[in-house]
Formats: sequence, structure tokens, C-alpha cells
Amino acid sequence: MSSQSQSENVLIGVIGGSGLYHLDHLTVLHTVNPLTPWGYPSSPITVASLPSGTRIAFLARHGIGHTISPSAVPNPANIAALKSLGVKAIIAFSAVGSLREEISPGSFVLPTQVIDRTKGIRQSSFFDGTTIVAHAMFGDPFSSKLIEWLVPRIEKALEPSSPDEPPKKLFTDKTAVCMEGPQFSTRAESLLYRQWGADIINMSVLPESKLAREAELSYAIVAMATDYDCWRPHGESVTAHSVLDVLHNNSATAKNVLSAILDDLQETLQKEGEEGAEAILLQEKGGMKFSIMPRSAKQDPNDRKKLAYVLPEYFGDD
Ligand SMILES: CSC[C@H]1O[C@H](OP(=O)(O)O)[C@H](O)[C@@H]1O
Ligand SMILES: Nc1ncnc2[nH]cnc12
Repeated sequence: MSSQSQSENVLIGVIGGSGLYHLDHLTVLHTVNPLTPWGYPSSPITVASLPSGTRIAFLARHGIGHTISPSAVPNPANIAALKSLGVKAIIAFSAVGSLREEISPGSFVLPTQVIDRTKGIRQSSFFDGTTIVAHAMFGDPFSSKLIEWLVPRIEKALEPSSPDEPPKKLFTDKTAVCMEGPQFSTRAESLLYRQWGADIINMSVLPESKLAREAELSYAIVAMATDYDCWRPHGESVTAHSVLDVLHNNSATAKNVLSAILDDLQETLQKEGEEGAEAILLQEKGGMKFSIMPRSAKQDPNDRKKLAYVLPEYFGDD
């Protein structure tokens, strides 16, 4: 089975997390719902456009009515579907708990590291259940060049538009913990994660970023701190409603951030996609070449066909 919708040729994918189910400031062109070898994505994908003509593919991670819990998100289908539209880079939004006093609710974070506390029940590789083995590099779980590129642009987008508006902070070089959920952490766990050096916590970034890496897509997560989890001695424990309250106030900021970067990102990705251009933001491209175990007669041809959907570069010529 090969990728079906490359003709969409949308370079930028945006994954919206809790509280971000639509991008209502863009013009919706149409929706697509690709059936991938890993099933359908969480929701139909909206192809939307800026006034400049820059197009993006938007996917609501938990479904448009937030009906899918983090453990049940069809991550392989989500990433495969975005790639099938031609997407090269993904900006993923996520609501996170803060494990640090200075990362106050309302702050933005671009993490560079992650600690995996999911429980092995999520499909974390496109190669799972196939006769083909691959070990993707994951020392830097998010695309470092994309993050470097995003930092000054997001900082600018967060500048207050009037003197009475409180400044919004952006934190970089932080470590996320991805837990299984759906229940929030215990106080003991929250304190332990702080001792491990973690700064923020969510339930969604893995295996999403692992699958983006296997699909050779650039991927960065824009985290929005919504609460202090439950590590503060006299603090309230987080609830889903308190998270959504903060997000309600912050989703306009997230949309402003997107509006501020999308045209520039499109132009940069377009240039890098040209023949012979240096890949900077597209640094993941070609990364699986040294990760997939050599072809053998024992590999099932059907597995190779299935993988061709997401990695036509390596499995498309059979
Ligand atoms: C609604 S509270 C917990 C929920 O929020 C985060 O979702 P997302 O990352 O998609 O914004 C977190 O990961 C949990 O899934
Ligand atoms: N405290 C928290 N723990 C896990 N996921 C979250 N998402 C938002 N806040 C969270």
C-alpha cells in the first residue's frame, strides 16, 4: 500500500492537544480522512490556509469532541496520515503540568528531552508486529534545529501587545515526563520526577515523537503549562477542568503563535525541499537509512508494502 494523498502537498502539520480542537483563524479548505495501514487518524484532518496561501494540515489529537484518551490515541495512523499529505514538519501542542515553580501556568515550554513513563501499551513503532526491525536514533527526541528556529519567533509572538498585558514566558531546554494516565500522578511520583530533573509532565508526547522520528519528520512540541501537578506541599491537585480553564485563556495565544510562524516556516521548508538545498529544519530526513536492519529473504513482502506507506523512501521500490 503506498501513500495516497501526496498531491495535497501540505508541508506543515499541526497537532492540537487538549483545548485546541480547531484553528478557527485560518480558512478551512477541506477535510481529508486517510485510511492508513494503521487505521484512521484521531479525527479527519483539516487542510486550512492563511491569507498568503500557506496551507497546513490540522489534526485534533484527542478527536474533535475530545473523545480519545491519551492511551488510545491512534498515534501511528496520525503520523502516517500527516506524512501521506506531504507533511515535512509537525508543530504539536500539548497541555502540560509544571514541575517547577518558575514555569507558572500560562507559560510556554519547548522541551528538548523526555523521560518515558508510558507503560508499553501504546504502539510506539511502525515496525511493531512486522518482520522488519529498525532502531531509530532518539538521543534528541525533538528536532533540535526546528526548536532553535522556533525559539526567537515564539518569543516575539509572546511579547505583550500593550503595556498592561502581563508578559508570557517561554522556557527552553527543559525535560518532559510522559506518563500513561489517564489518572494524574500521585504526589510521590510528582516529587520523584522533580528529583529526576524533569520540568513538565504530560500524557501525550510519546509515542507521537517516536513515530515522527521513524517517519523522518521534523517534530517539535509546544507545551503550555496549565497547572503545578501535585508536588507543591500546600497546592491544590490538578484536575482536568482546571487544565481546560487555563487552556481556554491560552488557546488564543497558541493561535497567535501559529499565525506568527507559519508563513516563515513554509518558506523555509519549501527552500530546503529544493534539489541540492541543505537540510537544516529537515534534519531528520534520511535518518532511518542507518536504522533499518538490512533486507533479508525472511522479511514478509506484505510488511514491506505496509511500511512503504510511511517510508516510501526505503520500501517503495519493491
Ligand atoms: C486534559 S488534562 C490531561 C491531558 O492533557 C494533555 O493533553 P494534550 O497533550 O493532548 O494537550 C495531557 O497529555 C493529557 O492527555
Ligand atoms: N499535571 C499533568 N499531568 C499530566 N498531564 C497533564 N496535562 C496537563 N497537566 C498535566
